[in-house]
Amino acid sequence: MATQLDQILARTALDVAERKAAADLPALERRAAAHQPRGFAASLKAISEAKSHPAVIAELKKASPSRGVIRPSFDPEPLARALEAAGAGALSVLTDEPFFQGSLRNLEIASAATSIPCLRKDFMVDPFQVLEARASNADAILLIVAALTDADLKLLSTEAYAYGLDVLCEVHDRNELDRAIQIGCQMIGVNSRDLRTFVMHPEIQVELAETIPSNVVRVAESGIKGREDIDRLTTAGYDAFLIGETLMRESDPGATLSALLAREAAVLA
Ligand SMILES: O=P(O)(O)OC[C@@H](O)[C@@H](O)c1c[nH]c2ccccc12
Repeated sequence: MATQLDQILARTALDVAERKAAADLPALERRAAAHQPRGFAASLKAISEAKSHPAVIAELKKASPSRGVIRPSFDPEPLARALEAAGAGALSVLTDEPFFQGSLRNLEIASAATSIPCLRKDFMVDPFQVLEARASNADAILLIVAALTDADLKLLSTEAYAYGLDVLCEVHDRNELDRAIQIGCQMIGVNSRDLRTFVMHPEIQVELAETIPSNVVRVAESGIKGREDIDRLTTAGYDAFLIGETLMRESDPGATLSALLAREAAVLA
């Protein structure tokens, strides 16, 4: 039976083929050349090593297939500014349209409005999407190990590095983690949500943490609700924390992020 992830990938392949066929490649290349990538992995590593507050990747996500519409009124520019001002180390911007109501335009706007590095959060299956990512001001892309063969992981990461973009490889089990390590990913994200079923498995993050090499930027993804989660995952060995829904559901995501980052939050919690 086709999993949730299979259905998303099938739709993505069709949409990418359509955009690719209609694309003005020289114009995209010019836009890509106009964006100077800001080191995504290096920024997170520096924040994590400074130890003054956690390195948070704040995610701009209007909706998701598992949660429905999360933030009905969604304006990427003020959102991105507020999250940067609150201390986000980086942004993750959903660009998938059919399932997450995101867009490349949102990425372009969020990145232009801030000076922190931005991740294109999407289902990357074709090198064309890497060009699109940089042309829309991305500094990094996501590669989902469950969605790709080793050959495609290699191809897409090589393409990303050629465009000066960093790569976050997402895994959900030990086998995927082994593949990500084998391929030499510079950042590995352990997603506690299984994208095949959308079921959460929070224990997987702690289970896999110690096997991630320490030269890799270790990112915990999904289901992070409060400072207790960040502190627990820091103890487990994570360098950075990707947080979407907890911020996007709040009327003032900046204030929520500030509170999460303040040391007092942990003491009061
Ligand atoms: O909203 P949350 O539970 O904080 O999760 C954020 C992020 O991890 C999640 O949106 C995500 C993780 N991997 C993905 C792959 C595609 C789309 C979305 C995702």
